[in-house]
Formats: sequence, structure tokens, C-alpha cells
Amino acid sequence: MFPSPLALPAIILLTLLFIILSTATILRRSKQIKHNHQKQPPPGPPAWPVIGNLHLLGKLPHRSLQSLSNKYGSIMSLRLGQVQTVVISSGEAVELLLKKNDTVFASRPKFEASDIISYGSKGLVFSEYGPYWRNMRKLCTLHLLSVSKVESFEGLRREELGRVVETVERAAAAREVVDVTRVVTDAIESMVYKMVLGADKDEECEMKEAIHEGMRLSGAFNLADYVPCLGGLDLQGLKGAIKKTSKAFDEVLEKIIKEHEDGINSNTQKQKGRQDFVDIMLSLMHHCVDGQNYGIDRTNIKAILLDMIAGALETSATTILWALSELLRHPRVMKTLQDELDTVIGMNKMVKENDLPKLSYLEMVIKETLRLYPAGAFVPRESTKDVMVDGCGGYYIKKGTRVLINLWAIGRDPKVWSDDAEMFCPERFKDKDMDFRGLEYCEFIPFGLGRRGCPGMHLGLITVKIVLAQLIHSFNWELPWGLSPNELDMSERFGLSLPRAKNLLAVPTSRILGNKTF
Ligand code: HEM
Repeated sequence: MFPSPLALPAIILLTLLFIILSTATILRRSKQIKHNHQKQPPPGPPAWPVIGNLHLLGKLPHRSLQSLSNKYGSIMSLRLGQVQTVVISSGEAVELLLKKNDTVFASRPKFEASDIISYGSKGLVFSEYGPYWRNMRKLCTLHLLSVSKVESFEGLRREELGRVVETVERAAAAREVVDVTRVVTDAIESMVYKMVLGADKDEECEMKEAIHEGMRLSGAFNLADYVPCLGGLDLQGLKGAIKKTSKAFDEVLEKIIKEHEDGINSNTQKQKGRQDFVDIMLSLMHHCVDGQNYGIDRTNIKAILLDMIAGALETSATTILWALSELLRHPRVMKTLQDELDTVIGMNKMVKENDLPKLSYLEMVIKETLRLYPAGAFVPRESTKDVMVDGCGGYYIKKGTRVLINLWAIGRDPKVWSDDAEMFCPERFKDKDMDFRGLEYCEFIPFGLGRRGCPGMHLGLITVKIVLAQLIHSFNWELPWGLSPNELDMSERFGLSLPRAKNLLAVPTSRILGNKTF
């Protein structure tokens, strides 16, 4: 029954070999398990074949994803169709993921509509992170959106605002109900079209129509963005409609650029007193400025012009209208703001842009508005390489993952803004040293953050502040038909931006009587 002496060394050898191989396998397996564990994506709901988690988005995706993140966490994985997506829903997660990895998440995903409309992502908003984006970003921040350039359009904003005040004064005298949404949107559109295109009324109308359609199509749910393999079939007919709108843009823009060129060539350029964005871009196309040649052509110019229009239009109008809505719902806040304006500006004076830094309560009102109503619900980004995120269990995010920062959820996070997070209360910003850029606090980032943050912030804030301040300083506002403040419908509509679902209607009465001076 004993093994033969000859066989003994062989058995020892085999046993040793078995032990060595088993240990190696166990070690390899445990290393693999550890490695796989380290490469865990953030948690998220189970995905269905083909559609993934698309069915969970609903009509108001920012709200649906906020509820889901309460279950799965503020860094959450989803598969939207075929697209791997990570949704960020807290300031802490922004800090961890985006602030610490700014360049990794500095790219944007491609969307069919924006790609077609902006001439194959030749603009700034949707261009891939890299040298082209850097060049365009530099051009925009230095030559179109710098503080001095924004200030050079002060007169234009004043003229348009003067017209708004006259229109509302007429309605006040007649005790009419004003469609405030219409009045504010028209005023912002005129400011933007004149500043960007130097457009006259007809061109403004042609452009308006195309822009409204372009914004609607860009904000619509497009299957091709989530199941790219179906894109070619154009099942929703969207691609055809986008191409048609894009052609309409191109025709109007070509006409406007041609007029500017003719003006330059024939030396009969009308004395406008200020250069619009088309003038500036054409001069940059033909000349080196400060030793810098941006190497731009007509296509780049058109794509950037569209970005400037789209970036400035809905963001500013939407913010002003939410602020007015909340002021109508909170007479105490309205009164505090009017008291500040009366003290700083004086009763029979129009608000001037150089008064704005003195209006600290106005600043708090704007901050509180942007906290609750970000101009767009999500900031879209894309990762440019694989990355491990430390903290929160250490998640792994693959290159090419789409990242959606849910600004709407971040602004309403009860862990940061306390249990009254849903309440409009500008005073909450009183002793908080929170800037608009998230430099210190990632809990408040209405203009995004990092190198990809909004380059139009200065222009956006000046526009929002001056229009709101003037409308509140010149008029008292009431809801029509005896509606009480808490009866005002505050529902939102999801799209490229997040505007009120219904137009805001109100009845003005004049506060400033007699001669008004600027
Ligand atoms: C209240 C007004 C505005 C708000 C709340 C706002 C908000 C934002 C946000 C959240 C982003 C995304 C930033 C990120 O990815 O981190 C953005 C990007 C951008 N905004 Fe604004 N914006 C406003 C006004 C404007 C104006 C007036 C312009 C230009 C005329 C503008 C032009 C842009 C552009 C070009 C980008 C893309 C930047 C890039 O990808 O490099 N925005 N904005």
C-alpha cells in the first residue's frame, strides 16, 4: 500500500508542482478580481437591450435623473441607447470627478443636430477638446466677449431697454396685461442680433425664424444620438429637417457677411460707431492681430456667429423670466430689491450698467434664480481618456463616456442647501462667498466650470442684471385676474434650455413718474 521508493521523488515533485500552480492560479485570480473591482463603473440601474435606460428619462429628464441618483448615488452610470453615460448630481461629485480631472472631461459629445448646424462642429460649443477648440476659444474670449468688448455694447443695450420701458409704460397706462415672456424675449433677441450681426429688422426676422426652429430641433430627442447605427435611417425625419434649417441659416448668414464685405470693399461702410461681431471676425480673417493669426475662413465665422447667438439668446431671457416669476411669488423679495434700487439709483433715474456692482441684493436674487433654474438642465461633457476616480468607492470611467452634469439637481441638493432647498430665498447667499464659476464651491456652477466653462458669463450677467433691475425699478408688477402669488404656474419645459412652460403674464404700474434720466 506504500508507494515504491522509486516513485517517492516523483510524488513529491508532482505535489510541489501542484502547490506552485494552485498558488499561482489563486494569486492570478485574486489579482484579477481586485483589478476588476478597481475597474468598476459607477453604480446605476440595470439596462435593457438596445434602449438601455432610455425609458427612464421621461418628459423631464433632469427630475427623473435626480430621483434615480437618490437611489444610485451622485456619480451614476446609465446606458442611454448604446451610449455609456455618467450622470453627476452633487457638488461633491463635480469636485471629485471634474475639478480634479479638468482636461480629461473637457470634451463635448457629438450630437447630430449641432454637428450639422455648426458646419461639422466648427464652432466653439460642440468642438472636440484640442488645438482647434483652443484657437476658437481664444478668439472668442479675446475679441468678442472680453470685458471691454462687452462694455462697448452698453449703448445698444440702453437703447433696446429704453424701448422696452416705453412699451411697458403704454401697457401700464392702459392697465393692460403684458406678455412679459414676449417683451423680454424680443428685447434680448434685438440686443443679440444687433451685437452679433448688426442685423436690421428684416434680417432679424429671417434669422429669428431659423434660430427658433434650430433651437427646437437641437433640443428634440434624436434617436440617432443614442443608437447611432439607426442614424442613417432617419426614422424621425429629424435629419432632413435639421439640414433644411441649416441651409436657411446659411443663406441669411451669407447675405449678412456679404453686406459687411461689400461695405468694407467699397469703403462705404455705414458709420455704425461700433463694430459688430461680423466686422470683428472678418477683420480677424484678413489680418494678423497682436501677432496672432487665427487661420479662420467663412465657415468658421458662420459657426462661431451661430454659437454666439445660441449661447446668448435663451440663457439670458430664461433667467430674467424665472427671476421675475419668483419675484411675483415673493412680494417681500420684490420690495427689498425695489428698496435697494431706490436707495442706490434714485427714484427718477434709469439704472446704468456702472450702478450694477453696487446692487448686492440684485446679485443675490440672480444667484438664487440660477441655483433653482439653471439656463440648461445639463452640462454635457465627454471623457478623453480612461480615468479612475478616487473617493466614493473609486470608480472607473472609460474614454468616450458621455458625462451629464445635472445642474438642476446640484442646485436643489438638500445636503448643501438644507431642507428648504426648493424655496426661493436670495438671503441664503448673504454670507456665502460663492462666485458664479465654482472656483471655491462646486455646489454652485451655473456657468459650468474649468477650461470649458461659459466664456459669455460677463455678457450674460450684465444683460440679465440690467434688464431685470430696470423692469423692477420702473414698474410694480401684479399677477393678472386676481391670481394669488402661489397660484402662478412654475412648471418648466425641457429642451436645449429650461424655460417656463407657459408664458409669464403680468400687469405693470409705473413707479417712476415724471422725467427719467440715465
Ligand atoms: C445667463 C446667461 C448664461 C448662462 C447661465 C450660461 C451657461 C453656460 C453653461 C452652463 C455652459 C457650459 C459650461 C461647461 O461646459 O462647463 C456654457 C457654455 C457656453 N456659453 Fe454660456 N451661459 C450664458 C450666457 C452666454 C452668453 C451671453 C454667451 C455668448 C454670447 C455664451 C456662450 C457660451 C459658449 C460659446 C459656451 C461653450 C464654451 C466651450 O465649450 O468652450 N453663454 N454656458
